[in-house]
Amino acid sequence: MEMLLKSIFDEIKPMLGQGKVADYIPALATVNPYQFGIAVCDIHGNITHIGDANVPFSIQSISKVFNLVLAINHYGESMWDRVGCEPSGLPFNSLVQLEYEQGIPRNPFINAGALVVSDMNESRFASPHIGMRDFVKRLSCNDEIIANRDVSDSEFEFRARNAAMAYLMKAYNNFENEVDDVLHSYFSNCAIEMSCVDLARATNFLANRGYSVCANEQVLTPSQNRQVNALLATSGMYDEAGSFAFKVGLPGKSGVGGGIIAVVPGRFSICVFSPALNTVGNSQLGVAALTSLSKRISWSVY
Ligand SMILES: NC(=O)CC[C@H](N)C(=O)O
Repeated sequence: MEMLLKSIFDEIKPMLGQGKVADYIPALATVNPYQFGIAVCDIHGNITHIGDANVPFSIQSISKVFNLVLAINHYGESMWDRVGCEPSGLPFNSLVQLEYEQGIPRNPFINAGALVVSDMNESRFASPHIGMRDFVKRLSCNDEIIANRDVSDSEFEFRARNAAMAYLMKAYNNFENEVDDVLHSYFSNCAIEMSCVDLARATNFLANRGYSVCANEQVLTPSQNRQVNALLATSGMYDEAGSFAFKVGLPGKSGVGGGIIAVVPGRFSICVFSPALNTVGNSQLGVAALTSLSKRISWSVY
């Protein structure tokens, strides 16, 4: 595995500088784009990593996975009345489908869907962002994880688009709490900072039938775990989900902080990080690294 990661690192290094760091969140615009790391965690919890794999970065939309798991734990099947499980084929922050489909977002990984899921967690947790932080600390065996206040404040200041989605859903009776309260929790979750090593550990349950070795905890039942992996495979990469399935063939989730997690069911969880993004908002080098990884060893689930 070490040799494999090293040869991917050598292949990707010359591409550093391609893509563009997310600048619609001002606090993320200053991140150094010349960073690249990979961590792979096997189902016994052993980690192999290379490059900037211990550098904490903004997990952004990868938080939607943990957010969803917390909601599934509290609501079970009933949550699917309020959010769908179809790919959207549209950008993560698109509003257009939401009105056509009467305020029921297509899936929990587009922003509208994650906001409904955050609304559910807002109704169940006294302090949802603390519940979330405790959860990722347990799953990654790292007590030092924090949320970056500058990033969440910056996102709250420029919240208009996410607020518009939430209000539209409120108009359709699919939003229970105050919009600004839910946005605070949602942005605080997106602003959590974790490294590739932390995220490979924290998402390892997805590769291990819902069981987290680190936390020594059954996080999801095996059948719920299969459902989450199916959603990741169909919707985790937004409007690049199809070509990611085609090129990489693994359930995956990206964030505009430049991280991507991917799951090799029954074997490994992977996290790659490189902050410069392609045009759909996924890490340019992250997708390239996972494509190369999957090409070299046939990890595709298809
Ligand atoms: N794709 C992402 O990572 C987007 C998350 C970001 N916090 C937003 O709401 O716009």
